[in-house]
Amino acid sequence: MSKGQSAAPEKVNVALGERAYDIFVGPGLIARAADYLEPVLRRPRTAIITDETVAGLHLPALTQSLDAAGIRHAHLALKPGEQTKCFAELERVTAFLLEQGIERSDMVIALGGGVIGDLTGFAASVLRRGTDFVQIPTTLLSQVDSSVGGKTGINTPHGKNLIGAFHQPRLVLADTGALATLSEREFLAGYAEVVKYGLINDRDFFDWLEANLDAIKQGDAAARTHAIVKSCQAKAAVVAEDEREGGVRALLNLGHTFGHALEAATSYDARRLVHGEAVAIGMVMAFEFSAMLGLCPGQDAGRVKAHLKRAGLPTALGDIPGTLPGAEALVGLMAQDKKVVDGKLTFILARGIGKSFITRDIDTGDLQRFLSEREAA
Ligand SMILES: NC(=O)c1ccc[n+]([C@@H]2O[C@H](COP(=O)([O-])OP(=O)(O)OC[C@H]3O[C@@H](n4cnc5c(N)ncnc54)[C@H](O)[C@@H]3O)[C@@H](O)[C@H]2O)c1
Ligand SMILES: O=C(O)C(=O)C[C@@H](O)[C@H](O)[C@H](O)COP(=O)(O)O
Ligand SMILES: [Zn+2]
Repeated sequence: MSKGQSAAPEKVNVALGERAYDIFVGPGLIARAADYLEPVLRRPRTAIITDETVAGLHLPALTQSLDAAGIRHAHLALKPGEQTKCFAELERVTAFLLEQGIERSDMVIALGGGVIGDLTGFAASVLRRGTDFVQIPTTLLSQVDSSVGGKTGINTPHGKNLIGAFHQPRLVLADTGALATLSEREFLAGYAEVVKYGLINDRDFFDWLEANLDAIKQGDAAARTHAIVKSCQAKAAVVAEDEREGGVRALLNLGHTFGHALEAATSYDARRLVHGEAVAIGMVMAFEFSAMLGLCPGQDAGRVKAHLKRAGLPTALGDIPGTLPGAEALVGLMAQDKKVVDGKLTFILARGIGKSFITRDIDTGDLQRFLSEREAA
């Protein structure tokens, strides 16, 4: 394997027995992708699913690397955006893969953000009842979260990610150089999921993020790599313990019960709200709700909101452009959450920063009151 003069990337392993895989994090990985792919390819051919924006920016580096290694490839570039995570595009992707003659032993590559990763991973999971895939995440969000852990799927009019499968990738290549072309808004959306790991169970990491926010935003390579590697390690540890969300993995859903309802309420329209922004608002709500119930010090809830606000993220319902449905309708949307058991909502609440926990012990009246107060604010 020839990796030229570049420094070795960081490596995080997702310890899942026979389905274990490595996440590599570092600059220039797309241009050297073939070096990492060759050990997992069974024959020298692949199909790449990407979106039109990413295709224009990062596909040439990938195809040049594949060409140099004699790996045949075809690609399909989809419209960018959350609305692409749907049945119609799933049909398009699977039809493309079949037309290309992708066999069960072949490898499919997802090159792009979480939308492409989730959709491609799901397509791979059903293609010929299960085909291997590799994640090459190009957004901060996909590098710290969606490319890791094997949750794949699409949205439906009923709600977020309601159709999908657990299907682990064989390899993740997180090229930190790809972040240079990302818009500030999309970078910050990914930052919300980074903050999530501190809020779940790592107060020291949250302290570090508070101290290093400016360096991360300004593109300091060491600070960004540290934040990405810490996030991948945190996610890998949870996934290794509870791959299919029977228990502790639900903690990774901090902010998402509120957030997914807001995404559905805004019709997955990126002009109004993107996933990471919904999670930022959702995490503030989870902390404020915890504080309202007397579970969490108000000071911690304030600190969470202040940090996300300083980062430049939306933190309240009023930050979402346009009108939102009322509290009752939002609770209705939350009822579609996959964590619902016997019709009861499951929430990730917190006793403080780094002290999140899972609970079903939530009174709908308290929730309605909490949401109505936020609506009015
Ligand atoms: N599977 C999981 O565990 C998991 C975890 C978190 C989020 N998600 C899902 O991920 C999705 C959000 O992912 P996302 O935030 O990456 O959104 P995305 O995939 O829509 O990408 C955001 C935008 O950035 C553009 N883009 C991507 N890479 C770029 C680059 N390097 N330079 C310039 N532009 C680039 C895309 O074209 C798109 O317009 C949501 O659907 C969410 O539900 C899944
Ligand atoms: O990997 C997980 O588990 C997560 O919950 C990560 C979340 O950031 C991600 O948005 C996930 O897709 C949400 O999962 P869902 O099961 O609520 O759809
Ligand atoms: Zn998320």
